[in-house]
Amino acid sequence: MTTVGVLALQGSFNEHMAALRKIGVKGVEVRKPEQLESVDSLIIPGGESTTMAKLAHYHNLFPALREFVNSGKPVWGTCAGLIFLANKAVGLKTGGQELVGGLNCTVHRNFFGSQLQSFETELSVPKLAKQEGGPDACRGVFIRAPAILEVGPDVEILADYPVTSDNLASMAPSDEDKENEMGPLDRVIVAVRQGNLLGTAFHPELTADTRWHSLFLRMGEVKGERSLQCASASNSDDPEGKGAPDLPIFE
Ligand SMILES: NC(=O)CC[C@H](N)C(=O)O
Repeated sequence: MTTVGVLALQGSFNEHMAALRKIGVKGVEVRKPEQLESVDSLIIPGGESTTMAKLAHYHNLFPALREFVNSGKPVWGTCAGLIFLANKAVGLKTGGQELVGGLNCTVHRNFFGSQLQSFETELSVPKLAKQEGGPDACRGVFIRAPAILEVGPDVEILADYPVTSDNLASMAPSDEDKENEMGPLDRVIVAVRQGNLLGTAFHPELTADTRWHSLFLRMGEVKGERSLQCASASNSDDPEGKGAPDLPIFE
């Protein structure tokens, strides 16, 4: 049985552990570099990326995290975790922060503004639905969320989101990264896949929809490791996703 590591320094690692339990998968909290040796894939959760980077540095995790990403094992970054995986991040705190890198994209750390500008929305996710079944949309919980401003040619876009005057209003006037460097954007990217790497700017682990977790597990299956029976079983009694509304859960 596959073992999924969840980086457990800070942020929403408990919620990812709960989502994995729900689909019958063993999650292991990872706090030390050597623990990465015994997991098959890794989730880097949301939280606060600057703080998480300081903790990762303190625990000497960066070299092992980079090695893990380069090994080709699946790694999924949600929100702050997405920032960790990006090759380039803008809108950082003064002094910057260390990144793991590997994902060929530029991320804006707080694109959608402060905690107060957090929001929930329906995202169109036809590629996710095609692979995992269920509806063509998923609930996106954006908490002080980053956004991907541009991606390299090897990156597949799984979801994007329109930039409206509302979310532009949340831009700090001094925020030159969004305006000058990138030019005006009418959409930003909020979910991507590049080979063994998955990145989401929102928090699937805070909803009842387990399809992002099962997609991630499927990425590790290419090597023929695990049957997704338990994951698909959890969706099979509601293949159209018409049952209970997909409200956020905080288990
Ligand atoms: N919910 C989140 O993970 C927020 C991430 C936050 N923007 C950061 O800088 O890390």
